[in-house]
Amino acid sequence: GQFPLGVEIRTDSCTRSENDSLIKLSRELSGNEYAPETCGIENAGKASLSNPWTSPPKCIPEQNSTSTYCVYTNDKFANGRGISFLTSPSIAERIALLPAFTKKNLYKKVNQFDDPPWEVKAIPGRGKGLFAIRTLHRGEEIVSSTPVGAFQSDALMPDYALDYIYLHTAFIHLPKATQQLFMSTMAGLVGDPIMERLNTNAFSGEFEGSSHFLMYPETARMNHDCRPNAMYYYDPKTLIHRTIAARTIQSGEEITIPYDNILRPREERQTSLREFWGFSCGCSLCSRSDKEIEDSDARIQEILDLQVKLANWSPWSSGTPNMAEMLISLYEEEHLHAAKATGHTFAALAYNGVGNKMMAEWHAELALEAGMVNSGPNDDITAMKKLLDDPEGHWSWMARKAKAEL
Ligand SMILES: C[S@@+](CC[C@H](N)C(=O)[O-])C[C@H]1O[C@@H](n2cnc3c(N)ncnc32)[C@H](O)[C@@H]1O
Repeated sequence: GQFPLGVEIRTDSCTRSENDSLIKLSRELSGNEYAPETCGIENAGKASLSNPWTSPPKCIPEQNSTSTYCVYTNDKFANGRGISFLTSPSIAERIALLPAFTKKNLYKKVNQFDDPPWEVKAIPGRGKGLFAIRTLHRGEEIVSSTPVGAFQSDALMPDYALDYIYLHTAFIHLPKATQQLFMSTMAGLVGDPIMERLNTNAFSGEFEGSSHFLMYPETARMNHDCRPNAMYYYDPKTLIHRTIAARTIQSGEEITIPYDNILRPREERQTSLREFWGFSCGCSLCSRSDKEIEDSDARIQEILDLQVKLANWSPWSSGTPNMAEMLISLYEEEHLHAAKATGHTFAALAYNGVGNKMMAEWHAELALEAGMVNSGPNDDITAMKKLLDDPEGHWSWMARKAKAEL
């Protein structure tokens, strides 16, 4: 999984299957469309509010597993882009009630790729990537799209050969143009072609607390960088995934996102990317000199220590506004643009904690602005709004000063 800054947004790695013979078998089987059993709703082709599926759900016959997983497709979703799920019936029922399926006109401004501010180009050793074709300003939207597929991770575990048939059913039910888009994404040469594309490209998300792999083909074209210039967030109600410029991106520059927790020393980042993503990271930071890496690793350690101290509000808490200011400087030195909101949130709380209302409000405003740019509406933003509404009524007010005076 992926936690770029130890916070919740993440892309995913999916465990690569070790069992080559099963992958081969599945691949052979997947040449033909199997006719999996139809279950549940019978009115195929007639999507409605309570039943948005345009194909009859097809369910994996239960064998040793106690769970049922089925394929659900709406091939008209998001103005004809289509979407397929491989998930359990109870989750599909909840998904059908999401605004994504019950509200009209949500997708007028998403999946617009006629005139994007980027182009796809090949990069030696990294396949392809997205490159800005004009200056992109901080906060500007780069890609906003709906997933073409969402696959419950547990559904892909118990029996690879059988599960892959359903994965292929989910794929085949998508409109032809969407199938082509799916297949245009990068994949390893061995293994099941659909599963491999999920392994290489899927983002992780949750429905009803269950992990799913979500396929956003255009966004998946972006390569990883340990100091990315773009960030993304995902709205679980509309399923829209947005990638936003985290700083000014010059024309000609590659647009990059984080796949993994980037607040770790190089060795750890590289091991994780190798083990979970299967590639050796050749990003801007990882390719620096040993001395530069050593300095960067030391700053990262300092950042981690400060974050722990500032997040501690126990009676033994030692966080101070100075530490928060230092943290913000270190984020800047490390080019961690996406951490701006986190830094100002820590600072707002730290200042409020010692009763410095003016500085608390100033940082809360900055945290709000940066938070909206990088991650859209979220819990941190709600917390900062609360602090701004009534600093003295906020839980953090004088919380550290009171202790210091005890
Ligand atoms: C989601 S895809 C990114 C787009 C891909 N390059 C393409 O051509 O479509 C992920 C794959 O891109 C390559 N990749 C992404 N970031 C990389 C990096 N920092 N260093 C080396 N390879 C990278 C790896 O092969 C990885 O498995």
